[in-house]
Amino acid sequence: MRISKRSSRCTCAMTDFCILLIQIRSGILNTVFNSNCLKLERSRTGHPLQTVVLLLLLSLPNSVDLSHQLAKLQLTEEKMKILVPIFHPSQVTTIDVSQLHQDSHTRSVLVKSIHHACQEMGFFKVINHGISKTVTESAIGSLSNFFDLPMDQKKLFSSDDLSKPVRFVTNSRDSIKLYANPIENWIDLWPHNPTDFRESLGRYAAEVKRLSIDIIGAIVESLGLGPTYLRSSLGQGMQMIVGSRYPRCSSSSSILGISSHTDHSIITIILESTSGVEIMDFADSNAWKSVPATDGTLKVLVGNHLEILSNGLYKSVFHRVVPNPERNRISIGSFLSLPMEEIMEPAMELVDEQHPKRYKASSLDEYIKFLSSKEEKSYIEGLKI
Ligand SMILES: O=C(O)CCC(=O)C(=O)O
Ligand SMILES: [Fe+2]
Repeated sequence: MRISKRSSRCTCAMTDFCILLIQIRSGILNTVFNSNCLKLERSRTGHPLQTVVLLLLLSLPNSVDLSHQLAKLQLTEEKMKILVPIFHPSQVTTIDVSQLHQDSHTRSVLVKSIHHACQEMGFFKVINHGISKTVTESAIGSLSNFFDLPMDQKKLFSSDDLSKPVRFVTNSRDSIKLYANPIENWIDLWPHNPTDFRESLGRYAAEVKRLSIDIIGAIVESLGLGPTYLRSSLGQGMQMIVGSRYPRCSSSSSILGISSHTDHSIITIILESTSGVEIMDFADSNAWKSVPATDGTLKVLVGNHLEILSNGLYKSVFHRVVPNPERNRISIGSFLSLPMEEIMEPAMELVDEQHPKRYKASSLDEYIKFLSSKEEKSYIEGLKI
C-alpha cells in the first residue's frame, strides 16, 4: 500500500486541533489536506485522534510503504475504522418530530431548521417520530429472516421487469422492493415466508408513510407553501419500501453496497440496523462523510421530486452505502412520491421572473420508464431546463 502526500509541509503543531480526513477504499489510504494543514476528525467516541494519526503522518516521507507504518504503529483495522470521516454532529440537524405538533412558535423554529437542513445538507435526522422500537425491530427482524431463506425461495421474486410491484435483486446486497400504498392493493403480492413478514413490514410501512406525510407537511411549509400543500395527493401517493441486506465486508475492500446516487422520491426515510450511509458534503469539496446510525433515529433524505417541487432550492442528496466490517447491515428505505401518474412540477409560488422554472414536470411512471431505458444522463439532470 503506497501513499503520496500532496503537501509535505504541515503547519500544525502536535498540540493543534486539526481534522484529518482519511478514506480507506481499495486498500488505499487517501489523506486529504486542507490549507496545508492536516485536519483531524474526532473519533466516533468523541476522542480526538491527533496523537495516533499525527504520529503516523508526521513520520511519512513523500511516498512510503503505509502497511509498514501501520504495523509499526499497531494501527489495526479496528482502530483505522474510526478514521473514516463523519459529519461533525453540529452539521447534522436533528428534528424532534413530537415538537412539530406543539405550539406554533415551536413548530416554526423546527420548520426553519428543516429549511436550513434541506437547503444546506439535503438530509436530516428525526427522533421521537412515534414509530415504536417494537415496530422497527420486528420489521428489521422479519426482513433479516427473509434474507436468510435459501436463494431459490427469494429468487421467486426476481424479475427483469423494473416495474414489478415486488422485486428481489441480488448483487452487492440482497434487496426486495415492495409497493406499499394503498397497502391493500399490494400486500397479497408480498412474501408470506417468514410468516410474520407481511404483518411486520406492513405495520412499519403504514407508520413510516404517516411520518413521511407529516414531515413533508413541515417541508412544504418550509418552502412557504402551507402545510396542507400536496397532502390530499400524498394519502394516495406511491410508497416503495426497499429492504436491503449488505453482507459484512472488510473496510479495506473497495466494494460499495450502493454507489453514489440520488433518490427519485419526494423524501426517503431510512431505518438501519447499523451504520453504513455516507452523504456527499458539497460544502466540503464533495467529500463522502458517514452519518452514524443512532438508536431510535431515522434519516430523512431530499429526493428528486422535492428538488423539482422546490424549483431547485432543495437539491436531492448524493448518498451511497458502505458495508459494515463487523456485521451484516439491514436497512429499510421508504420512498414516498405522488401517485404513479401524477406529475410533480415546480410549485407555482416559487416561480417568477427572477426564478424561472428550472425543471420539466415528471411523474413516477415516467421515472420507472426512464429506469428501463439505457439513458446515460441521470433522471434529474434530464429534467433540468
Ligand atoms: O440502505 C440504505 O441505507 C440506503 C439505501 C438507498 O440509498 C436506496 O435504496 O436508494
Ligand atoms: Fe438511496
